[in-house]
Amino acid sequence: MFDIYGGPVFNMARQQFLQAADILEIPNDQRDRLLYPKRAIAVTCPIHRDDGSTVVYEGYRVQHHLSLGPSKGGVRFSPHVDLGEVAALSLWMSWKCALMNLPYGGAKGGVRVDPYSLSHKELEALSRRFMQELIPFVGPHVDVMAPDIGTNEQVMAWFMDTYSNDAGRTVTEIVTGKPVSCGGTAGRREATGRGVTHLIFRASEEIKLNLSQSSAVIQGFGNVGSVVASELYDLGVKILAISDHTAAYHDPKGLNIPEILKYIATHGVLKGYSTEALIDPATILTIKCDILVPAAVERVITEEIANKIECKILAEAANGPTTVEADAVFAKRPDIFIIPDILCNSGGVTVSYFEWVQDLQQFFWEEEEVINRMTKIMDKGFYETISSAKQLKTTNRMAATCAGLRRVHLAKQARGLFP
Ligand SMILES: NC(=O)C1=CN([C@@H]2O[C@H](COP(=O)(O)OP(=O)(O)OC[C@H]3O[C@@H](n4cnc5c(N)ncnc54)[C@H](OP(=O)(O)O)[C@@H]3O)[C@@H](O)[C@H]2O)C=CC1
Ligand SMILES: O=C(O)CCC(=O)C(=O)O
Repeated sequence: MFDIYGGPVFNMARQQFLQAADILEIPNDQRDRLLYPKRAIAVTCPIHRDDGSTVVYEGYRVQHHLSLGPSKGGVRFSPHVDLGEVAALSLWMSWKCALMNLPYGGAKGGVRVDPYSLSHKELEALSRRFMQELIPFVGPHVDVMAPDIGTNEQVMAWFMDTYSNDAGRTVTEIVTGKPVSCGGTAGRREATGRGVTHLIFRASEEIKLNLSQSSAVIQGFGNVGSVVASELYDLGVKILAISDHTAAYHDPKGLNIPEILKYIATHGVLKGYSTEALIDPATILTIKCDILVPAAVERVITEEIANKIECKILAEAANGPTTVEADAVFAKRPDIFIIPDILCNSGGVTVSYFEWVQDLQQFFWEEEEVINRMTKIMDKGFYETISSAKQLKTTNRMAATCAGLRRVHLAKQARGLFP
């Protein structure tokens, strides 16, 4: 059924869903409606390149469900985007929003493009065209986009401006993750990484790990990974290794994160920062450390890598970094405390929710209020997850997925979808 949602990433999200549905004993005839997206929109985005040629990019927006409110989720610009990946990410958004009790269904979008291959002008044209194509299908009470891999505050500002030009008035609440200068909230840019760090702190309390004497390895040094690195560094954690798609560095004495952040600010990528600390990026996830943070892409922790990982806390900042086969290995490794993705990186969408609320009310909060409210919501999700994992005798991932799925199921049931 629904063969259009193919590929390994959707398959993985489907398997996780089925495991959770089994735990919750959801009847078979109710599963397809919970699993398959409400709608998937495919668009073609033609732009004029600077050299005068025309090129057409494929784009997607998948809205998984609208049972709890508008759908919500980021848009990624990446050469690896396909419909199956975007659909899988929309499912994870649904469980994430419901786990955190946010009034949203899940959605995700993507354009199959290498954003580094575009000039600033071309990137603006592509961003505007993608939003233009989606105007009939989105809205502040229908579907609200946000940043993800390869997109940022500037892209969100172009999305908002394009939608607003069509509406004939400024509609800040159409996207989140915008610059503060045009309706963004204080603290959204840092929110995902900040939330990851907060839950690493909570996990360290659970396993009695002294953070100021611990070490970390971080894969991915973008919006999320760089903030986690900087926050952990400030807490006294020794950052042993980092990577992006251009380079990976390892220094057993600890990397100088403030210096690397300055390098990134001028060079954009890690390549060229150091020659002595360079390592093979394929080895980064198996470096012995206390805290391992995958903050890049899906499916990087395979069964083989899971067997070799030597960490105490696995903080899944990325969406879907751990395959189902790797999870089976971790189920037999209680030595590793896993903070599953839908919980670990939920600070981003939580603060996006705050941005949407502020835009709807045109009443803006101080950053301190944003952070306090975010950590309160994340703490609730964290403690609910670990106590329900114990109660259900399952993993933290299954406990978190079950909590999200249960809320979506209950909403659909109450609204009359299921008898
Ligand atoms: N932004 C947000 O608010 C949220 C993001 N997430 C998730 O966090 C993850 C990171 O997103 P974000 O930081 O926003 O994205 P960015 O585009 O800002 O950064 C992605 C980072 O990952 C690196 N990367 C990409 N592929 C690889 C690879 N194969 N090996 C090593 N590094 C790689 C990129 O390197 P390079 O720059 O060289 O391409 C970049 O450093 C994603 O899984 C995303 O879905 C989850 C919740 C919210
Ligand atoms: O901020 C948002 O709305 C969504 C962020 C996102 O894409 C994610 O949590 O994976």
